[in-house]
Amino acid sequence: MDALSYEFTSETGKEPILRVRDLNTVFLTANGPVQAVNGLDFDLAERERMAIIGESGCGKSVLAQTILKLLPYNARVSGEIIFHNQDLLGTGRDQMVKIRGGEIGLIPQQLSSLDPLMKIKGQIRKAIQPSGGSRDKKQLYRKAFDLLNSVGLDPQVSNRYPHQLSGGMNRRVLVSMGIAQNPDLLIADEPTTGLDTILRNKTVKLIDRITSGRSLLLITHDIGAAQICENLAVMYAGEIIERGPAQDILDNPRHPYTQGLMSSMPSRGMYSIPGMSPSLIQLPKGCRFYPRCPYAKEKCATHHPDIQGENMCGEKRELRCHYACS
Ligand SMILES: Nc1ncnc2c1ncn2[C@@H]1O[C@H](COP(=O)(O)OP(=O)(O)OP(=O)(O)O)[C@@H](O)[C@H]1O
Ligand code: NI
Repeated sequence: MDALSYEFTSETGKEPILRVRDLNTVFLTANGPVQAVNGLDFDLAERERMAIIGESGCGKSVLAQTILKLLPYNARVSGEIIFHNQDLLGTGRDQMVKIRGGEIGLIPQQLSSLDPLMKIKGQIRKAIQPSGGSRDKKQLYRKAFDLLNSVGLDPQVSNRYPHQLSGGMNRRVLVSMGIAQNPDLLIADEPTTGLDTILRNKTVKLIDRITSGRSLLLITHDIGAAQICENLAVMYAGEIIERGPAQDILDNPRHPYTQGLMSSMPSRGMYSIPGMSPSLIQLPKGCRFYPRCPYAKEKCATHHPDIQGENMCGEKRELRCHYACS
């Protein structure tokens, strides 16, 4: 099969492929409830690519795990996740196994997601056909070779174990596994982490190529990588604080946190934001960014801002800030 046959070719639908409403994920811990994801609302259209950026610990991976129902036992979720008109939070385990990988592909954040004791070909085979099944073995391996080809890896790699490959090669293996069943939606969690500049650039191009015409949630610290997406959501302490067209936000960030994040890019001077993200166990009463915000006023300390949009400050933009347009 031609590698290009993995490109997705659905019709653009009017209904969003993914609808998230008032999504909350809390972890019950000995120190108290950790509010990892708070009141998230967004739609992802068919073929839309949206990047999610934000500092470490702001809830990006927990969002991905919540959508895919991969959370540990101490997690409690409320809200609504509608994917292709199916209510994922109400979906049973067996159906979720089919959706995971089949309709929603995941490129996980951790390289340790690869099984160190299994050759790459076995792992890709499992990604193509997770429940075993009777598919012809030769056909499965041919598909695995095609997948490796499509991510720029020599099919010889299939006979190796993960420890015999470089970090960049293992990342590509994970990318190939994420698209193994040609999912409608791909969730890529930090796919460029730990790569040198050359490999990072190659991986960004690869993700761009394999997701053109597909829906993508790209979780990343890499603001450059986020530019392959049309839209961008910025998360801070479990909440979306700014969302809109990626290029507009990169050119003209409105939320003081997004402005700080942009200034911390090497190309923009690497000015880090003073202070630290709040504890997700003891969140500030008012705006969560208030203790670090250079423009904070009295109201910010006492009133938690709602997210407002879609057209804030005369632009296609959602913002969670009392004074973002001033
Ligand atoms: N099982 C768990 N129990 C308790 N807290 C958890 C659990 N899993 C995640 N958390 C907390 O949830 C918060 C969000 O974590 P998450 O992994 O989503 O961050 P992230 O934005 O993906 O960060 P990074 O960029 O470092 O990957 C963190 O404070 C984390 O400690
Ligand atoms: Ni993460």
